[in-house]
Amino acid sequence: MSSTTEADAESVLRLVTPSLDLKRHKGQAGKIAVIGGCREYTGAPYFAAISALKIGADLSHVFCTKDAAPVIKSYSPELIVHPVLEESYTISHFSEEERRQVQEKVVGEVEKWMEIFDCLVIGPGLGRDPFLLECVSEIMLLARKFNVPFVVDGDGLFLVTNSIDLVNSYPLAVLTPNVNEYKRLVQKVMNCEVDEENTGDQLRSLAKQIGGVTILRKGKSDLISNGEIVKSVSIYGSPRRCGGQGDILSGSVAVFLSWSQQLISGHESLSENPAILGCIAASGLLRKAASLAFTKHKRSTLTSDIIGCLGESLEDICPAS
Ligand SMILES: NC(=O)C1=CN([C@@H]2O[C@H](COP(=O)(O)OP(=O)(O)OC[C@H]3O[C@@H](n4cnc5c(N)ncnc54)[C@H](OP(=O)(O)O)[C@@H]3O)[C@@H](O)[C@H]2O)[C@@H](O)CC1
Ligand SMILES: Nc1ncnc2c1ncn2[C@@H]1O[C@H](COP(=O)(O)OP(=O)(O)OP(=O)(O)O)[C@@H](O)[C@H]1O
Ligand SMILES: [Mg+2]
Repeated sequence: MSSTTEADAESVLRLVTPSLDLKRHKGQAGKIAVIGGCREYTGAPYFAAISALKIGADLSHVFCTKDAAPVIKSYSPELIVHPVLEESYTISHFSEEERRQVQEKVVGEVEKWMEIFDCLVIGPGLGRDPFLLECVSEIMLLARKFNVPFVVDGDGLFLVTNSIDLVNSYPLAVLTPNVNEYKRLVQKVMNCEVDEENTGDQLRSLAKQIGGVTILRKGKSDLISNGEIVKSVSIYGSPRRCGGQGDILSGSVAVFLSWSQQLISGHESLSENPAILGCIAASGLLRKAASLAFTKHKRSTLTSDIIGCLGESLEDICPAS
């Protein structure tokens, strides 16, 4: 029997969104890093990183390949872009030893910054190059060492599905699979097919089997579980399914998770799980912004239109003053 309950996303948004206070300094509202962006995909990391800023984070970094960096920089001067990731084709003539050195350098470039980040988003537009994914595995291990939470999406989920130990039993990991990514996770981890009759129970079992990570299963309703509880967010979104909406979500989860962690660490009486709160808040806000963008743009609604509605949607729920 399923015990999925609908979350009150607006109340969660009000709870976790910090008030704007002149005493706060730059960085206190969140420093986010997106690990993603390669030759093929530059939109996805941009959408995730800019969404984090539009919601209210102070700094948003992108760690991407050298080819992707100038493109992503040209979309926005607001983002801090590090052209540090390498794909196999740039090192095809290298010896094993030289490849190992390149990997060390890539991971070292991210390590320099790791301690300052409140949350990483790993995967939007990352691609599936084997050398690049090896480096990203090391970056995940590093994040775990520093206790930095991370959201795994897109090609990050392709990596994790094939190496589940990377996230296993890390309570600060959030996975945000779409329908395809979820199917692959269920097949790999549970060795069965997706059960559409018992979605909540299956999601809870999956999260439990991965050691209590939080999973946000995207779809008509977004379903969220950490292996214990299952919450849904079903408020009306938009009938447009243009690519990139999942990227907005991953950047948003990172911000709300950071804010929830901050809130909970300052209030011992709050026993809520910050990853669950972050997922509920992000899902609620994205769906509200998608609905507003659709009202304005109808069939021509694009991901950038939804990003343009994030601020107005949050303002409606938590006015700045
Ligand atoms: N504007 C942008 O820059 C956007 C970029 N985006 C970025 O796109 C990436 C993929 O995300 P997505 O959502 O298209 O993945 P999904 O629905 O599982 O795949 C659909 C089908 O394609 C296939 N397939 C995918 N990649 C493959 C590969 N490298 N090589 C071979 N096959 C591949 C896949 O096949 P399968 O995995 O089932 O074998 C499935 O059948 C990810 O980095 C995302 O962030 C999006 O966020 C949108 C906006
Ligand atoms: N059938 C649906 N009906 C209503 N909303 C949906 C539906 N499917 C997805 N969504 C909304 O869109 C958001 C993004 O989900 P989607 O499945 O498009 O992710 P994705 O495939 O990873 O996107 P991206 O193109 O960024 O990779 C979800 O959080 C959800 O709120
Ligand atoms: Mg996606």
